[in-house]
Amino acid sequence: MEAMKETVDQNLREMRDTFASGRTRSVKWRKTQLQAIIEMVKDNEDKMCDVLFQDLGKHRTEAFRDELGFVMRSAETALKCLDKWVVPKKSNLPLLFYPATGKVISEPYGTVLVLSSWNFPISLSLDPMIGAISAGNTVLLKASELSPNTSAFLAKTIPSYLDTKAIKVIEGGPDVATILLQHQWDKIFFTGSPRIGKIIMAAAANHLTPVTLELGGKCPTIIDHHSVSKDMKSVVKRITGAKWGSCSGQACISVDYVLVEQSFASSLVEMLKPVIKSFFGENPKESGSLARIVTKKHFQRLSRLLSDPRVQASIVYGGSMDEEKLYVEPTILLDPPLDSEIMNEEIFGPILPIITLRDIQESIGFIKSKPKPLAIYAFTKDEKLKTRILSETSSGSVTFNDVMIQYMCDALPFGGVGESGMGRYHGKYSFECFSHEKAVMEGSLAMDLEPRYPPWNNFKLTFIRLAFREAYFKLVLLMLGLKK
Ligand SMILES: NC(=O)c1ccc[n+]([C@@H]2O[C@H](COP(=O)([O-])OP(=O)(O)OC[C@H]3O[C@@H](n4cnc5c(N)ncnc54)[C@H](O)[C@@H]3O)[C@@H](O)[C@H]2O)c1
Repeated sequence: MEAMKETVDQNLREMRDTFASGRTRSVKWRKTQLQAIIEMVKDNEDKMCDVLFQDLGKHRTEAFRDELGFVMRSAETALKCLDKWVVPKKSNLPLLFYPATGKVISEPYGTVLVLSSWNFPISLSLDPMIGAISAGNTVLLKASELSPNTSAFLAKTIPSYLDTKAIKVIEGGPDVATILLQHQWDKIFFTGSPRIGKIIMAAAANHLTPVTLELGGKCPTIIDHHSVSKDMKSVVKRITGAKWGSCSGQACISVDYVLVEQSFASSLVEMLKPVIKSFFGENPKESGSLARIVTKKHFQRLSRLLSDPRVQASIVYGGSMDEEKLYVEPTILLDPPLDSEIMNEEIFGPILPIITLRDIQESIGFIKSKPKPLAIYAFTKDEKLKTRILSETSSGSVTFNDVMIQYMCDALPFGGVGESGMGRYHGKYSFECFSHEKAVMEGSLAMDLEPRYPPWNNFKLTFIRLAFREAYFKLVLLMLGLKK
């Protein structure tokens, strides 16, 4: 670990020197790096798909949709929009400040630390990097040790494409992260669990470093079957795709559980079964389209969640497991006990609890009784229910009549609130996430207003009162001695 400390010190020194040289502030440098990320993904598509398969058993198509394609689009958007993003924003100052002018300049924070998680190890590593580079920072990435092939690939390949004095990759687990966190950074961007998020924030507090925490939690999905009965085929396909078709449910924005009215629950189960089969075949273990559980430890965690006899009794579909193959069958639970672990911990796996309510309106109270989720999904055409969801609950995002798609839409900010995180990124929000918005005011020495200065008197007090209200006419009268 002494050697690692020395490596981190040396990397940081080099990154700080590079930032101080001003190189990373140039738009040309930023564009070159963004273009290099696109080239890197294009040149290495096969290798990236291979490491994602080795680490997570992801099908090539899923890997391209959720990681490679996503990253290339993100870099292309940044390339296309960067000239616009970097332009200082002119502020229209009130007449009161005349003839001063104002603007807001986006300046890079400096040296940024990115810590990413294993479930989308390419996109969750490169997408924050794209934001940090767009904003003109130097970046150090530490990907997750739980996706070791991808982490090694990134550590080996990034230096062949990007500016090695400004962009660094270090491999390692919590011990390396701990060393990194002992140093002072200008910004920390973390993707991971709320538990580790607290450690990150505590370490950042030592240096008053700003943090973005992209955390997880349990994302509820409301199905208001009354209003979407005609579209139920699409509803069921979307839920199946989200729960099992993206890293086997090991996704922060996956459907964690579904809320439905009691009368509809068994129909929903019957509708889910054939869709699961149509996606993953009669024997999903042999399906090439179902990612596997990342590690034995995570497999055992899911196994423990299912081992509660009360949870076992709630299984209405699936439930089989194979530790050797790190396989958990797509599984549906009907009304597992609300005090069970599976209903209080983020599931992060291919298990879908369906929770029944007497009336779908009760879903609002149910969600409000839990920590603020990263996403709320609601299949409904009932405008009143939509309004209640938006006004009575809090979450990172709300998506009506779809699932997970909000993540792909870089016109919308992505991030959590409360236990699901803080800060946001994607598209121009990524640029903002890694920029300090510096206020710049250009004053004028051409005139001076005496009421700004002591000695104080009633005239000056009246002047200040009127100035705060921007009561210009009265101010003129006061100055002319026509108002007391
Ligand atoms: N909001 C999002 O965009 C998003 C995306 C993916 C995953 N997640 C969340 O991430 C979690 C799963 O990912 P994970 O298992 O990789 O999370 P994690 O919190 O265990 O690890 C995340 C990162 O933190 C590092 N780390 C682990 N222990 C540490 C310690 N003691 N000190 C400092 N750093 C440490 C890891 O090496 C890794 O790089 C889930 O909660 C999921 O919802 C959120």
